[in-house]
Amino acid sequence: MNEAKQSLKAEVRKSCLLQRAALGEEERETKSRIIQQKIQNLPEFQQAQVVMLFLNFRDEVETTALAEATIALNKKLILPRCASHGLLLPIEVGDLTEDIEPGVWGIREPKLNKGETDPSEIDLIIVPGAGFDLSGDRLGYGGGFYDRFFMRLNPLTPRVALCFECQVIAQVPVDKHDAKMTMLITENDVYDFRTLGIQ
Ligand SMILES: Nc1nc2c(c(=O)[nH]1)N(C=O)[C@@H](CNc1ccc(C(=O)N[C@@H](CCC(=O)O)C(=O)O)cc1)CN2
Ligand SMILES: Nc1ncnc2c1ncn2[C@@H]1O[C@H](COP(=O)(O)OP(=O)(O)OP(=O)(O)O)[C@@H](O)[C@H]1O
Repeated sequence: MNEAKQSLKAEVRKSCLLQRAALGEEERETKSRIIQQKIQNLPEFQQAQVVMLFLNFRDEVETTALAEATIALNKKLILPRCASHGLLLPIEVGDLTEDIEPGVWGIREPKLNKGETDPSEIDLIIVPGAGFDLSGDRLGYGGGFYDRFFMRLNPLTPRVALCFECQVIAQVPVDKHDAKMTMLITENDVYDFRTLGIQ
């Protein structure tokens, strides 16, 4: 990857994460509750049988209640586990205490016992990120995990990103390998990039 682009990404990432870190604990909880509810209201969520989610770490949008709701609705919950070479393993989780262990970076990750799910079975993927813009571009943490993983999904599977409104910026720096999001959900809005004619 182009070095100037990489350092620009690092700079923008740092600024987005600072904005996010500036939210107070209570504010983060309130906004996270709103965001998790907005997802549950989406027809894309209601119709999905197999949902890939992430469990929040550091000061990300909280997703534990959404994970619990997904299981309670009898949907198949898939969570990512980091493996070597930037690979993300999609693993089914039936119980949020039994089937989870702390992984790399302290992220709550699925234990390996259940084995990998075929990525083409995933009906909806909910995606974390450091920063987003309103043309559907996403900036991650720099591991390239999600960009590699998107290539294994059915191209029609909606990619729904979550972030706080303060992480939405004018323009995310992108590379050729960066995939566009289908929707972005913040505490303020549901941005659907399909209706905006971008996807
Ligand atoms: N909750 C959650 N789970 C997730 C992700 C995520 O963004 N959120 N990921 C999304 O991809 C993957 C983990 N990706 C990560 C990538 C980098 C770092 C990290 O800590 N990097 C170092 C060094 C970065 C650098 O070299 O610049 C750091 O930030 O200190 C952590 C997680 C898979 N699971
Ligand atoms: N589809 C891909 N195939 C091969 N390498 C990739 C792919 N996607 C990303 N990479 C590599 O991964 C590294 C990180 O990419 P990038 O900075 O876009 O990550 P990111 O989108 O911020 O992170 P993440 O997806 O983990 O949240 C780069 O070196 C990039 O070249």
